[in-house]
Amino acid sequence: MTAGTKMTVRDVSVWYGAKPALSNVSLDIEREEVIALIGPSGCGKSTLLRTLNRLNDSVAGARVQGLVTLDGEDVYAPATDPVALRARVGMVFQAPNPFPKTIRENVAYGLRIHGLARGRADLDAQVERALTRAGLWAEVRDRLGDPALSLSGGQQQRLCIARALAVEPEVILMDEPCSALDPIGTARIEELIGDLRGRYAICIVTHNMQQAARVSQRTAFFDAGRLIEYGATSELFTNPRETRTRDYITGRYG
Ligand SMILES: Nc1ncnc2c1ncn2[C@@H]1O[C@H](COP(=O)(O)OP(=O)(O)OP(=O)(O)O)[C@@H](O)[C@H]1O
Repeated sequence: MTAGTKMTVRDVSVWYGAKPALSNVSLDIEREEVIALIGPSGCGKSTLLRTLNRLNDSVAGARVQGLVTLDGEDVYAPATDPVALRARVGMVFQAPNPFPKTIRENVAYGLRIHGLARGRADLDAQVERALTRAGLWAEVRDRLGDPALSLSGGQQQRLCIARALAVEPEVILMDEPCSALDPIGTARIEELIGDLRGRYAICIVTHNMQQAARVSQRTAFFDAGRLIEYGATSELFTNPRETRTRDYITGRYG
C-alpha cells in the first residue's frame, strides 16, 4: 500500500454456495486513478466490484474471505456500517436504474437519508452541484420536477452518476456503465470519467477493450476467478506479460 492507495484487496476469495467465483485476488485501487477490470464473461469482475462495497452481503450463499480495506480500515470489520460504506464507495450499474421519481428527487434522496442537507436551499445547492459534476445540469435545470424516466438512456445514466456523487463518495464503482448506451451516450460517460478522475478513485468493469484503454490508467485482467495480470494500462495493452492476456486483448478468446 502506498500513500496514494485508497482501497486494498488482499488475498480475497469469494464463493457463491460451494462455487468459487474469485480466488486469492490482491490489488490496489489508487486515489487519483481509474482502474479497469476486464476479462471474459463470468471471470468474476462484477463479483469483485460488489465485494468492494459489500453488495454481496445481500446475496444468499455468498461468502467473502480475505481483506478489503478503505483508507486502511477493514471494510468487513463488524464495526463497519454497510450503508455508510456504500455512500463512501458508490456504485453505478450496467443499466441506468433511476428511481421512478423526479429528476431532483433522485439526487436529493441520498442526501436526505444520510442527513447531509441543512434545509431546502442547501439541498437544492447540493443537487445542482452533483448534476453539474455529472455533466447533466444544463440539460435538466429547467425540468427538475419531471420524471427521471422521461430522460434518455444516456441522461438517465448520468443522473445515476449524479445520485452517486451527491453523497460525496470517495470511490466510484461502475459496472459496464455504457453497455446500454449508444455511441454518443458512451462518449459522454467516458468524457465524464475523465473529468471525475483525480477527485475520486474509480473502478470500472468493461467488456470494451478500447474503452478500458481510453479511460483507465491501470488495468486488471481476470480469467476464471483469478487475477492474471495487473499493471499500467499502456503496458498491458501494448506489451502484456501473460499469454492469456495477449490472447484476450487480441480477440483470440473470451
Ligand atoms: N448471485 C449469484 N449466485 C450464484 N452464482 C453467481 C452469482 N453471481 C455471480 N455468480 C457466478 O460467479 C461467477 C462470476 O460472476 P461475475 O458476475 O462476477 O462475472 P463477470 O466477470 O462480471 O461476468 P460478466 O462479464 O458476464 O458480467 C460466474 O460463474 C457467475 O455465474
